Amino acid sequence: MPEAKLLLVEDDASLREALLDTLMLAQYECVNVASAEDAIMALKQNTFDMVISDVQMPGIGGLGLLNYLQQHHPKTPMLLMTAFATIDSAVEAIKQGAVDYLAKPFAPEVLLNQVSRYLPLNDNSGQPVAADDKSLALLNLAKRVASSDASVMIMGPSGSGKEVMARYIHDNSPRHEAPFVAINCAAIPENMLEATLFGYEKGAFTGAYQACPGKFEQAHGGTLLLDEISEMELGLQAKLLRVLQEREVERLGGRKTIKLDVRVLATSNRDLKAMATSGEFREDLYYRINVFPLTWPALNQRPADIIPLANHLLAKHAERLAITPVPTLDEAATRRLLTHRWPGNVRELDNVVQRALILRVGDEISANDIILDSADVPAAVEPAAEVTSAPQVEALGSELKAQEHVIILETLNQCNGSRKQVAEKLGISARTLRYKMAKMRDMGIQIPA
Ligand SMILES: Nc1ncnc2c1ncn2[C@@H]1O[C@H](COP(=O)(O)OP(=O)(O)OP(=O)(O)O)[C@@H](O)[C@H]1O
Repeated sequence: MPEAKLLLVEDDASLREALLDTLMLAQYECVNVASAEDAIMALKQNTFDMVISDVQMPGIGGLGLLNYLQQHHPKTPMLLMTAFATIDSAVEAIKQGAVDYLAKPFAPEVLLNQVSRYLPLNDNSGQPVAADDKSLALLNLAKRVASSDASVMIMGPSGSGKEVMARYIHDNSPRHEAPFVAINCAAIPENMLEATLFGYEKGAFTGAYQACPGKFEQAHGGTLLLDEISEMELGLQAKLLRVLQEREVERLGGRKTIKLDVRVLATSNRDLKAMATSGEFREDLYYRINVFPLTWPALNQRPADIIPLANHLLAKHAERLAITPVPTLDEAATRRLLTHRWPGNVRELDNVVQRALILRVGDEISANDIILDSADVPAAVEPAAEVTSAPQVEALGSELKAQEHVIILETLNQCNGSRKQVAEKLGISARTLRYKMAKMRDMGIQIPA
């Protein structure tokens, strides 16, 4: 699931830092500023999926920012944070178009739950692109399974299109007019996943001034995608199994049960069967969600998809960047794409296409514009080519990320590649390490086996 980019606006420096930690730990990309005026500058330079802002700030404040957002970015949701005493102004702001408010102080669970609740879904709703016989047969099968209410387990290597497949199943199911809700079990810190899935009642934690439905309730009548389900810890797996068996959920801090009508889809890029055998994944849960397994082959196993996918991604990004006409691939570029191994699958192809659009001269993409991994990127087009006049904090964020990548690579070296030892040495869970390494791979960083 591609991560979302958030803009955090808070004038209290220590609170801002704490909020930033919570959001970044949950793998959101986050730019933070101290005033509504700085937020407007940031909004002129970047696009954001959501704005989270304090209401009371010197200058034009949160309400002025809301006004600006309504005029210039009406589709970007804004979540407000307010001191309990000034809730009236937050309620007023909701009337003006803010999606919701958080009353301070609030626990990290409350923030993450609200963010995931209002964040617009990735636009994976288009028809999956497929031309290879293997892919066409798989989509045909998926369409047939879609019409039933069976749980589907979608497997395949990272970046192969599992989420696209989940969306396709929902869109072709009788539930297609009801919500499609996705949650990435790897991206949400373990202690917050439960509240996010099952919701909570007023008073369940600090700052839970209002009850919040979980993902299950949000998906009522529709489909819930549990992305990277292998990363859910065993205790929560037991609770999930109970919800699936009893078809009802109880919010954290609540006493009443809520009836559910939700179809569950799950994805994994790990061998869940082997995990069930070794005791890392509950066997009973495995059988419950694995009613119908579907597996995307790696991209290099379905070569006839490569060029249609590249053309689709070219058109998609050209439209976003207002490039017309859509550039075409010349013969040598096509050959280069067809002969690559694509360890990062479609996501890697997506990155290559985006780079090619930056590098190309004129309406054609040549072999020189196809940069296949980070080592090939000429210095002149390293990330600096992106809009960089954003606040210094963003530079610090990427600097910290780069340092983190170096530390992980060095520790992998010291531990001769043992993931277990690396996680122990760095004081993070094996699950967090796996997630971070997957993100590094997506960025084109080569991880030693
Ligand atoms: N068949 C397809 N047609 C169109 N776009 C695709 C297709 N397959 C993948 N993509 C695009 O490639 C990217 C990666 O796909 P997706 O997120 O579905 O992969 P994934 O297997 O769920 O990855 P991960 O295991 O890392 O979560 C997305 O931007 C998606 O839109």
